[in-house]
Amino acid sequence: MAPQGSRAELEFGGPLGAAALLLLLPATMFHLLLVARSGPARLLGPPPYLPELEELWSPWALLLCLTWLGLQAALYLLPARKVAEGQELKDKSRLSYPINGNPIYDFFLGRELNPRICSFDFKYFCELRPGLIGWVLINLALLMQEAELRGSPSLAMWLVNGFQLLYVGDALWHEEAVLTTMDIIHDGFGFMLAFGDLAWVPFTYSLQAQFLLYHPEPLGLPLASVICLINAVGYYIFRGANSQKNAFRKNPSDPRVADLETISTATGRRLLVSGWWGMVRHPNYLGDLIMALAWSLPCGVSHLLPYFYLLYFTALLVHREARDEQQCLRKYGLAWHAYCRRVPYRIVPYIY
Ligand SMILES: NC(=O)C1=CN([C@@H]2O[C@H](COP(=O)(O)OP(=O)(O)OC[C@H]3O[C@@H](n4cnc5c(N)ncnc54)[C@H](OP(=O)(O)O)[C@@H]3O)[C@@H](O)[C@H]2O)C=CC1
Ligand SMILES: CC(C)CCC[C@@H](C)[C@H]1CC=C2C3=C(CC[C@@]21C)[C@@]1(C)CC[C@H](O)C(C)(C)[C@@H]1CC3
Repeated sequence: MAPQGSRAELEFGGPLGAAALLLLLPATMFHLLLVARSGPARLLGPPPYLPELEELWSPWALLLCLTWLGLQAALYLLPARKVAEGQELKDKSRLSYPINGNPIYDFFLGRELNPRICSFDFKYFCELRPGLIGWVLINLALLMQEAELRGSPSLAMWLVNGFQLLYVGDALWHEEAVLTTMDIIHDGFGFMLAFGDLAWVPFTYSLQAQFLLYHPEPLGLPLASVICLINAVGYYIFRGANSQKNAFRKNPSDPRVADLETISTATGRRLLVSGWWGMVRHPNYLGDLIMALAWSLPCGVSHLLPYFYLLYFTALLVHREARDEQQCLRKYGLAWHAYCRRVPYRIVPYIY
């Protein structure tokens, strides 16, 4: 296994890719927010206007952000909580800190894997609470603003709020499962996760609700029911696949997974080859993508903007799947090849 610091294979296009993303991500976020508020809401092309510098700076907004983070940090530090044991980290034996001359890359991906002060784990804290709960609060504020503006929230706004509340509620309910994600085990805590968790998630994941406030979309009950069904199917696959793997990793003899077919690997860990994980190699991504579609559909089909999340998320998951594939190949070698032969499709059966 390559040590964390050796950087033999650089990801995200190396320092150049990281430098481009450092500029592109904040610019994209601002662009999307400006476009969502403009009449034509045109995703492609220049932003409708550029705000004055004073518009971008407000001591109250800064105070609000700091208070929000402070409140979340205080709740996180409450002594009455369950303490869960994490997965074995990539750098299980010892840490090494070579100086490698790639400051931009390191700034983007992070040098420290799990920075902590005492028991306060910055990455774990940021991954879930402030951004995800912030996303729900922004959605709720937009719903209330719509009620103020038009007398009551629209059905489309209710659906978007409900679906995304379910997603965030699910993440918080299954909080312990975050410990097995590549963000915690493999990625450092750099710009990507800090900006991703604290800014990108609350502000771009709430784009559909932002769009609906400025571009009301009439939605009839029959179509709303179909969209609910799509979200339910997505959630069923997402939750089923994640729970199956988590139960199996925790205890392979758990009666819920004991009957599933598996293959052994040289590491002693086994891989599921039936059930959800026998359908495609990333069934949880498939469910997540179906839900992403259901979150955009209430906004109609007149604009591309509400589908930004679906497009971004498809790219993110295709890239993430490729990264996970590399890591699994390194971990499991021949056994991973055997799994790929047995389950040839990555995310969408018979397509990809
Ligand atoms: N909304 C969002 O913005 C995002 C959401 N997500 C969601 O987060 C969730 C977690 O995703 P992610 O962290 O990428 O990874 P996964 O939960 O898909 O975990 C991948 C790991 O699972 C294990 N694994 C793979 N195949 C098998 C198998 N057949 N049997 C048993 N174990 C297997 C391997 O680790 P090992 O063998 O070491 O256990 C592999 O590294 C997903 O539902 C995804 O959709 C992810 C990114 C962004
Ligand atoms: C800014 C970049 C373009 C991308 C940054 C990526 C991050 C926003 C995402 C990387 C993995 C994530 C996960 C979730 C949220 C988005 C980020 C941080 C997650 C917490 C969402 C809720 C899910 O139930 C989950 C499985 C807990 C997710 C874990 C991965």
